[in-house]
Amino acid sequence: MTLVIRERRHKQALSLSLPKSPSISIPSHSDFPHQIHVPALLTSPSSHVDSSPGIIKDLSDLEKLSVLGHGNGGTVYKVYHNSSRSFYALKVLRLNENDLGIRKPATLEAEILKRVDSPYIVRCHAVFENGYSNNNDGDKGGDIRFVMEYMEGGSLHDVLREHHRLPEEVICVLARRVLEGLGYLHGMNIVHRDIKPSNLLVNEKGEVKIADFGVSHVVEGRFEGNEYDAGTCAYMSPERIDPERWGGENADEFAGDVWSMGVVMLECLLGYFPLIGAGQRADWATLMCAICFGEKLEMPEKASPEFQNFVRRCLEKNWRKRATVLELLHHPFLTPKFRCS
Ligand SMILES: Nc1ncnc2c1ncn2[C@@H]1O[C@H](COP(=O)(O)OP(=O)(O)OP(=O)(O)O)[C@@H](O)[C@H]1O
Repeated sequence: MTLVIRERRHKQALSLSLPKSPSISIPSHSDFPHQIHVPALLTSPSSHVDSSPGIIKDLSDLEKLSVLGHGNGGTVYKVYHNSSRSFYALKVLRLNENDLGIRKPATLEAEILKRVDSPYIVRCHAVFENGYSNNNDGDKGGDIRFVMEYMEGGSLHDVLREHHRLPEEVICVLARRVLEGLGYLHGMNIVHRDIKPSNLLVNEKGEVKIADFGVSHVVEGRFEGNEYDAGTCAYMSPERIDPERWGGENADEFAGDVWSMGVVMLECLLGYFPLIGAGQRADWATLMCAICFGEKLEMPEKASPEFQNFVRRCLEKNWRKRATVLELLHHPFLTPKFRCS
């Protein structure tokens, strides 16, 4: 069953048209021979994406179909909800009484997900927490389960693996959606802290949404200096990696999300992680040097001046000089020239 589903997921590709809201569209650009396809929704005629909130009352109503992916401390399943005849993604995070590193973020992730409601954020329909219980080995364990909007196209990481790199016209749409999502989150004092390709998911319409609030937090005061180990260090800003040198103690945490987004956008154009040389080992020391001390930003010669400036404004090492989300939303890169508005 799982194999059949996976096969269909890859074979039934749907060419993306340009819907009213910004989404990944297909430019007919000779430089970029690959069209971007997003796997179609499994075509049971009656299947649809549920739009009514609070419809999932019980986990036993969900039928597990396949594994969509694994993350830090958990697994994401594709599930089917019989009564609404809809597909969802079920994220199961293991909780262990001894594992404070998982429990605290998982609970916080649930709190954040309950608060957010935006077309630019992957929607959470329900959260179920199973308390600790003794198993046969005497260990205590439990889990927390998030019933999420199912994003048929997988993650931007999957898209990049398949298409290698994306044209500016597509990156522009992507950037606008991520910025709208960040603007919404920051407006609620939520900083994501882990913007990276595997946390940007694509639906069947080609719309990109922000997911995974596992290391996010609500800003209540100043930067909490001992938290710079949360998130994926490759996409972390200099002030999070080396707060002493880059003024991290007083940093505006929202600026860290802008940095991460800039890294992702450049990666989309180049087709590989942009801050270290191709083939270079991405260990902590190499990344740290590249992020905190690297002087030269590899920019493709063919990149438009608008794109180059956009990325440079995101990847400004000094967070005080870095562009804000608002500034970037008005940046010339996000203009009709790129079919972005
Ligand atoms: N709502 C969803 N719809 C479809 N696929 C999803 C959904 N959520 C997650 N996935 C898939 O499951 C994978 C694992 O997601 P998860 O959020 O657990 O971890 P991650 O972001 O990949 O890694 P990490 O936990 O290290 O940040 C994702 O990369 C994606 O491919």
